[in-house]
Amino acid sequence: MTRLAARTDDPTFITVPVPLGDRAYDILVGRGLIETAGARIARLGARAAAIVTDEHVGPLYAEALASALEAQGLRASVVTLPPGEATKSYASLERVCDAVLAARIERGDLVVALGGGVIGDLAGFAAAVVRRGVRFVQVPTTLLSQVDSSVGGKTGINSRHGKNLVGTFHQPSLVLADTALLDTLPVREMRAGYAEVAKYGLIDDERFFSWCEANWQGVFAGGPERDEAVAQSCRAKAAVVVRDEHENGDRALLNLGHTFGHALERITAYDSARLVHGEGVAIGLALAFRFSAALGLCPAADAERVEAHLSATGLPTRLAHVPGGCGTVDELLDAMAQDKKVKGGALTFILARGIGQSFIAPGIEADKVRGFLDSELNPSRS
Ligand SMILES: NC(=O)c1ccc[n+]([C@@H]2O[C@H](COP(=O)([O-])OP(=O)(O)OC[C@H]3O[C@@H](n4cnc5c(N)ncnc54)[C@H](O)[C@@H]3O)[C@@H](O)[C@H]2O)c1
Ligand SMILES: O=C(O)C(=O)C[C@@H](O)[C@H](O)[C@H](O)COP(=O)(O)O
Ligand SMILES: [Zn+2]
Repeated sequence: MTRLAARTDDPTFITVPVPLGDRAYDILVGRGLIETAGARIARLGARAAAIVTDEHVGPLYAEALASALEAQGLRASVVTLPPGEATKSYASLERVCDAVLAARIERGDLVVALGGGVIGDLAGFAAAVVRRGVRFVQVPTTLLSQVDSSVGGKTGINSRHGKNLVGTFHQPSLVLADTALLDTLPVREMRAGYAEVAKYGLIDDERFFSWCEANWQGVFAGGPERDEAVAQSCRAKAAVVVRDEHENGDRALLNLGHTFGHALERITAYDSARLVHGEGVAIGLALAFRFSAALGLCPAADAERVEAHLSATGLPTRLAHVPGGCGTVDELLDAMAQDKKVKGGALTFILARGIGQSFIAPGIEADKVRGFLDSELNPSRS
């Protein structure tokens, strides 16, 4: 991945620019950034801000953010939703749109997503459709949302037919990733977010994957490695998004592990108690490498190295690790058939020739996938 240079005009924090023409914005990363959020958001020139958050994050951070915005002369309101993947729903979308309209948010005003990827995707989608588009700011509070979902403008909700099937592209105006907010994040959610960090190394940066193998404990513990992992992940994602904002080509690489992962999320009924997105991605990453090895594309040793690293952090890597079961081969194939990368009825996978050597593989025959899933579900038969 090409690296975007970090700017150093505010040496306290790392700035990663996302140069998308008239939709360009900055991602700021660092400990303590939230204390400057009121002033930074106020600089966008809005008169009012509707903060969207969830019941875990709201009590920790929403009041302070609302007060900071009010101190800058903005009218602030807060809408709080239940936590978890089930909140990315039509019903929540209606709730958020109603709250934003009730708060009289005008086109020049702001929606502020304060939370993880669930809140970011939902609030971003509401911002995209209310009054046919109001601006929004991402204040991501999970590792996953800081390294992935707050960047790049994919917004949306889930459908009973599949993950993120109703949505649009709507870029934020600013992303403020305060890595100190992750100090309150449960370890299960740290691990889930870490799957998306490792993903960037697996896509096209073997050196970053090796760095992850050596430094993941520092990322979890909140050392300087955490800021470095968040900033490097944002640089990697921003570079892809700038090349291919609307996923006509290369951006699909960011979907490594997701064809399997999204199918597992649908099969587990978006029940965060059973499986969260990052866990589905971890299993999906391990499967994508084992599938690549089974097809003779990738050394088996690389697939083993991927699994060893994800397992070392405590992430699941096998279909058998899905609590309550992962369904049958037919159920998995049925769920994968709704993947957004499907073309002419055929599945597209992101496969790999090795660590850091992923590629887009369209037209994968269902029989090959069936054979692979069968061997994963029934290892004794293969
Ligand atoms: N738009 C994109 O490009 C993109 C990229 C990756 C993932 N996603 C989406 O992101 C979602 C997953 O996001 P997530 O992993 O952040 O999950 P999440 O939003 O459900 O947050 C995980 C949990 O952590 C809690 N939490 C959040 N911040 C906290 C904090 N600082 N302290 C304590 N608790 C906190 C939340 O309340 C929730 O219970 C999925 O829906 C996925 O599809 C979108
Ligand atoms: O930003 C992207 O592009 C990604 O694919 C990032 C993924 O980690 C993320 O889960 C995304 O929401 C998946 O997109 P989808 O288009 O497959 O729903
Ligand atoms: Zn993802």
